[in-house]
Amino acid sequence: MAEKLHPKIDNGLPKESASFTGGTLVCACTSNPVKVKVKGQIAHNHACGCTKCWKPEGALFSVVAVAATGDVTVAENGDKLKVVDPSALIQRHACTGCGVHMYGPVERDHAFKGLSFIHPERFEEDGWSPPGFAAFVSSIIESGVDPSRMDGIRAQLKSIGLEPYDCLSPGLMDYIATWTAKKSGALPA
Ligand SMILES: N[C@@H](CCC(=O)N[C@@H](CSCO)C(=O)NCC(=O)O)C(=O)O
Ligand SMILES: [Zn+2]
Ligand SMILES: [Zn+2]
Repeated sequence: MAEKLHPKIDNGLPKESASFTGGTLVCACTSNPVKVKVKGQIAHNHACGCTKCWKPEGALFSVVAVAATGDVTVAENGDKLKVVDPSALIQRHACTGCGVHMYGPVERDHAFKGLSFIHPERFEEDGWSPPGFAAFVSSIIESGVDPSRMDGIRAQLKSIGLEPYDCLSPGLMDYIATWTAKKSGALPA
């Protein structure tokens, strides 16, 4: 039986549109929803199996991407937002009404500093760049998935074109390692 990976990927990946120039993320509250505006196309969209990213009800994975923090602005009902874990690298701002994570800036000295993690499925608009890989796949076990299901889940991810990784993609891991090596002096800055 097919696993419920995420509603936006279970029936085929969403289509990117060249005319998508950003949009408005809306939380799930039926009254006074939080609205966050994002300027421009998103980057590095991926399915994430980690326990920290917000997932819709019944989904094994989140769908999460980044935008430049300077392109992200809270437009409405920002008073409902609260940081989930102030000690985390990603400062996930969740709606206290419905639990949806609206944006998560990285402010610490890190390769991702200046980027904000967002969940594009919350866009009112279509046309955002679809997920390109699956990250932290083994982490779904930490949420209670029986390890015996992992072969099937990895095969299902591959069949929809999302290569499964147990950390981030090789490109992003190389990017982080390069940043770290330049910081330590192991590579020239
Ligand atoms: N096994 C852990 C992994 C958590 C984790 O490291 N998550 C990643 C990916 S989040 C989006 O790609 C991460 O970078 N986290 C930083 C943070 O959460 O601040 C688990 O499942 O909890
Ligand atoms: Zn809400
Ligand atoms: Zn995650």
